[in-house]
Formats: sequence, structure tokens, C-alpha cells
Amino acid sequence: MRTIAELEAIARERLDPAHYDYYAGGAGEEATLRANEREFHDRVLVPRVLRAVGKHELAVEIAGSPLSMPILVCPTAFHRLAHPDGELATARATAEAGTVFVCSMASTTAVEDVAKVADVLWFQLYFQSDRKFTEAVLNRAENAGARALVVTVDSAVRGRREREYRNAFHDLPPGLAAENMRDETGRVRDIEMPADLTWEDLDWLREVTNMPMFLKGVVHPEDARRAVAAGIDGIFVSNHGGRQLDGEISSLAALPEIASIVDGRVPLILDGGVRSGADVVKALALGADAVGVGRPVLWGLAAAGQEGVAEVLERLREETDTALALCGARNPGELTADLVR
Ligand SMILES: Cc1cc2nc3c(=O)[nH]c(=O)nc-3n(C[C@H](O)[C@H](O)[C@H](O)COP(=O)(O)O)c2cc1C
Ligand SMILES: O=C(O)C(=O)c1ccccc1
Repeated sequence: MRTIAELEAIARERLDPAHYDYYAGGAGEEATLRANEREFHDRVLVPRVLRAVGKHELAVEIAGSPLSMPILVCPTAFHRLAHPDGELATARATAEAGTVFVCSMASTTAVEDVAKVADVLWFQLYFQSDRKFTEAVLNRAENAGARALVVTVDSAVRGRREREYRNAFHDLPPGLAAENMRDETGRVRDIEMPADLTWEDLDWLREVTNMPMFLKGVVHPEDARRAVAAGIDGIFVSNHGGRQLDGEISSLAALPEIASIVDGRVPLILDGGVRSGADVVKALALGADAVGVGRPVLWGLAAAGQEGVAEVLERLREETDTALALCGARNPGELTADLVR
């Protein structure tokens, strides 16, 4: 089984350089992008021994969705840039791994088609100022079988991605489109960043959908507190993979305070910089209920389609299984903050 770094190297060779940069890049000088991974390396595990971990297990349940391991696939845009099978390949591999696929609003495959091959499907939303359109997209996702809604709240405006400017990457190649953005006439709308989104709009969203609702992109503890008070069902502690606000706190550094303020009332998902099973265990020990992975999945997809995504997810599963047991835990719930320095 190839390492994630090996798959990234293959992906880099195969991808159009502008598309590689789109996937790999972050905002500004990419300080936050780097900090996400560095934060994991700067923390070390201090394992416990003699704990009879022979029968340990990885499965968790988040907002009613079963995950075979505490790892899910984050929403990322435009999978057909990576591989002709695009989101279908990713969703199939994720279903095979028994975990959640979060379909991006900006997927290059319609959510209805993704749902046909997915197992546990969640849907990510960029709130659009045209509420009728927003409601129609949510209905499409829910009717297709999506089991949770993930509202991205860290993108009031688009981050400044210098690599995209340098490469003049503005459009999808001919034949590819953001298929969830088609309106009733079949025209594909541009995706608006939700600059004017407020807590009141979230109340409206909760009225028009029955799906449990997550906020994605919370790093301030007061926002986490407010989300719980507002009845939100879960939080992605995330800085959008360093693609939005450069200079922002790394997601792992933001996690402990949020975990302390939320105090188990809603599930926390950490994403940004997770590259190994030890990373997964560190995030869980510091308060996450599960982690999300973005770029590693894109590298697997670009390198080898469905098989490549399967390799990434199986590697993370095996590494997490090993790290959990070597920390003396029998399940994710037994990982505690004292295991990390
Ligand atoms: C190429 C790319 C596209 C992304 N597209 C979306 C998106 O459409 N919606 C969203 O909420 N987050 C999007 N994200 C952010 C991811 O969901 C996630 O927060 C991030 O990738 C996690 O960091 P990692 O790549 O270090 O694992 C995207 C990230 C990447 C790398
Ligand atoms: O590139 C991204 O990170 C992203 O979130 C996005 C947003 C809108 C359209 C495509 C991608």
C-alpha cells in the first residue's frame, strides 16, 4: 500500500499543474496551510501501557450516521479535475470503507448521482442569497438521501489563493460543471460566497430541512458556544485547509478550547492537516469525535481513481487502529487529552 506522500507525488505528475496547485494551495503565503500539519508534528503522544487492548474497535456514530472509523471524507470541489470518474469514484471508495462522504456543493457530479453509489452521504452547502435556489438544492440533496447538512461558514468571501491568480485558474475545462448549481432551466449558476450569512439565516435553514445541521469552519470558542445554544447538531473545527484566512489559527490548536466549551454537547469534527493515524489519535485525544480528510483523498483520486481513494482510507484506518492500541485505548472514546503533550 502506497503512502499518502507517494500518492501525492503520482498525482502531481498526472495532474495539469494549475489543477495540482488548485488542490494543494492555500491562501496568502500559506502559513496556515503549513501550520495545520506542523501543529500535529509539534505534539507528541505519551502512550499508556498494560491496558488489554486485544479487542479494540474504531467505529463511531455521529449525528445518527454510522462510521466504521473516526475518519470521514471532507467536502472538496471539482473531483472530475482529478479523475474522469470524479465524485463517483470517491463516493464508491468511501462507501467501501464504511464511512461518510461529504458531497461538496461544488461537485462536478450531481448529488443525485453521487447518492446512487454512496453509502452514508452528507451534503455541504454554500448558502446562496437566492433562498428559493438554496432551498431547492437542499431538497435535491435530502431527497437523494443525504443524511446531514454541512453549512460552510468560513467563506464570507473567497480566500486569496495566490497560486490560482498566478495560474489564472478561473474556470473548469469544457465538459465539466458544478452540477448542483443548475437551476430549473438547466443553466449552471456561479457559486456565491455567503458574505451576508448570519445566525438568523441558520434558523431559516433549520426550518426548510430535516437533516441534522453542522457548521463547518468554526475556530472561535464563542462561536462554538453560540452554535450549541442555537441548536446546531455538530461542528467542523476547520480553517478550510488553510485556503481562506492566512494567518488564522491551525485547526488542531483551535480544538482544545472548543472541546472544553462544547463539553460533549454536540459532536466535533476536526479537519486540516490530518495525514496519519497518529494525527487522528492526537485530534481525538484533544476532543474531536472524528476527523475529516481533504487533500489526501484528492491525491488518491488523481493517482489511481477509486482504488487510490480506497488506499488512502485503508492506510489511515490501519494506522489509526495501530496508534489507538499502542496508546492503550480500546475505542476512540478512551483517548484522553493526557495522551498528548
Ligand atoms: C481543493 C479543495 C477544495 C475544497 N472545496 C471545499 C468545498 O467545496 N466546500 C467546503 O466546505 N470545503 C472545501 N474544502 C475544504 C475541505 O473541506 C477541508 O476543510 C480541508 O481540505 C481539510 O484540510 P486538508 O486538505 O489538510 O485535509 C476544499 C479543500 C480543498 C483542498
Ligand atoms: O476551493 C475551495 O476551497 C472551495 O471551497 C470552493 C468554493 C467554491 C467553488 C469551488 C471551490
